Amino acid sequence: MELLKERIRKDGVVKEGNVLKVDRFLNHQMDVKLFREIGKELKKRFEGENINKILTIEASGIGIACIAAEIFDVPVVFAKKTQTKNIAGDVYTTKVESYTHGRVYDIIVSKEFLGEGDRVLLIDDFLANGKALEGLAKLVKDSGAELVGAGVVIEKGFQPGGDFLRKQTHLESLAIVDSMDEKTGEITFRE
Ligand SMILES: O=P(O)(O)OC[C@H]1O[C@H](OP(=O)(O)OP(=O)(O)O)[C@H](O)[C@@H]1O
Ligand SMILES: O=c1[nH]c(=O)c2nc[nH]c2[nH]1
Repeated sequence: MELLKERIRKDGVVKEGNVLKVDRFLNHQMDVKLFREIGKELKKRFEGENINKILTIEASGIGIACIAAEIFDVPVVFAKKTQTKNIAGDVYTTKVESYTHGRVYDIIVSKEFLGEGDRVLLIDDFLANGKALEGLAKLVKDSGAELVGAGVVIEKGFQPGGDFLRKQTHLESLAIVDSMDEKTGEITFRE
């Protein structure tokens, strides 16, 4: 998606530890107009798939998933990283190692919001090692819902998540970074 790549070139900052900082528009300050274009592009790429639910994971997936959900006209559910008193009853749960927090979370989704008959699209801001999407895919499987695919804003193609996920489901990444150099700031995208 050219508009997105242009924005990454303009506002993305390459940090140490294979981190691409895009918090000027994607996962801290959020450019909702850009999110709308991303949502429309995802809708096109999953046309005809009869998706009836979007699933994401807190925190950074939520903004983009909400805008996409409005365009798909379906509800959006986010997996929580911490158990809270206001989740009543049974939950689906699995472990996910967070890329930027450097710790493992027990992620949870209430059984009330995911189950048989659901055709689920996963959405997230980043795909790196694939742990977040792998965890979400497990919750979908455990619930008896059908995993239709995954839509990702930025995939770091030099990390293993993308190859792993493509073997399991229909993955659409709107910008795939093939390499990035923290010294020069240069970012190369897959064509
Ligand atoms: O493919 P992976 O290696 O799983 O990396 C991608 C995940 O990493 C980030 O979450 P993180 O928990 O780091 O931060 P957040 O709380 O801001 O979402 C991002 O939002 C994705 O969910
Ligand atoms: O802002 C971010 N930049 C990254 O490079 C990344 N990888 C996983 N999650 C990420 N979030």
